[in-house]
Amino acid sequence: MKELTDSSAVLHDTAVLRTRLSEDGYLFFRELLPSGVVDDVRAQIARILSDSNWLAPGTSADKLIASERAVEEGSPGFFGAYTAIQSTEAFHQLAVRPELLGLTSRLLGEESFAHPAHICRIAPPSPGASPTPIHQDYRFIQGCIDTLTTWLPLSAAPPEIGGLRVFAGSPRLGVLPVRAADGPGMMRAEADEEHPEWRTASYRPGDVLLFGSLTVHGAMPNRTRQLRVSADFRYQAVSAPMARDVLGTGKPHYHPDVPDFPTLTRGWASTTSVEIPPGVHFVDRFDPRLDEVPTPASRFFAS
Ligand SMILES: O=C(O)CCC(=O)C(=O)O
Ligand SMILES: [Fe+2]
Repeated sequence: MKELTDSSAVLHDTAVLRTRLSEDGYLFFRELLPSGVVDDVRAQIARILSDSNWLAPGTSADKLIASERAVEEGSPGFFGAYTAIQSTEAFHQLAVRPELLGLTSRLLGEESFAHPAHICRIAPPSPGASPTPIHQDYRFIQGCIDTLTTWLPLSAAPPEIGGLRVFAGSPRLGVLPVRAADGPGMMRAEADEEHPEWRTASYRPGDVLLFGSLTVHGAMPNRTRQLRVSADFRYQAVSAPMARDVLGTGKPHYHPDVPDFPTLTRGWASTTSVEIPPGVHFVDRFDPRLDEVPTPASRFFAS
């Protein structure tokens, strides 16, 4: 598979970044975040995984070798460990790092904020667990088309551990039809899995992959014995609409299997990392499996 293009050298050139994002559908930055900050979050998550017996007995927390108890997200046995991860303040603070808010604000051309549903992925080895099928985030996130996703490896992710791959140029395909599939999200976009423009990298903590809501992407199978740990966050302009959740707005990922923020944030120093700024307006959700979803106009992608 082709390599992702590293845009670190043009990090401060917003015009070049916008052009790359519209043409390729993604931006990749090596070491955008201090690796020490990411390592600290991983250490806190590793502690939770160890205390939940998700790590093989006798292996070090660094290696994250999976035990039999490590399960795919959403399965029975998942929510104890995941709730503890979701109550980890340092994990949520990653999402509102100035490097990420600054980058997304520059790209959007106005102030951005992070959706509070910050996602942590703990991907067990395949074939026991299925990798995230290829998809476009727009069907899941909705609201406005110009929502940007960042994907961050929290542990080293060489291709064999099944990190993210993106289909460069795919935003020009518009909102694609979907079929039911196994793995996180449970639906697969109708796109060419073998296209030569699929790209990935051997990721390291501190690296950041950013993409648009129409960019087709998915995870690769985890062919190691280790857990793959990563984070994904969503950013939008304060002036743009956000999709209302069925049970309210700005809830945690997997709420209500994961308790709401008043419980998760007990004892935190600050809850601003999980708050939606005042003035954001909300729109209803559509059924994400609908065949015909019109492609709204984007400030980045002409369709
Ligand atoms: O990490 C994964 O397996 C899926 C991530 C993803 O789909 C995303 O970041 O939008
Ligand atoms: Fe996604």
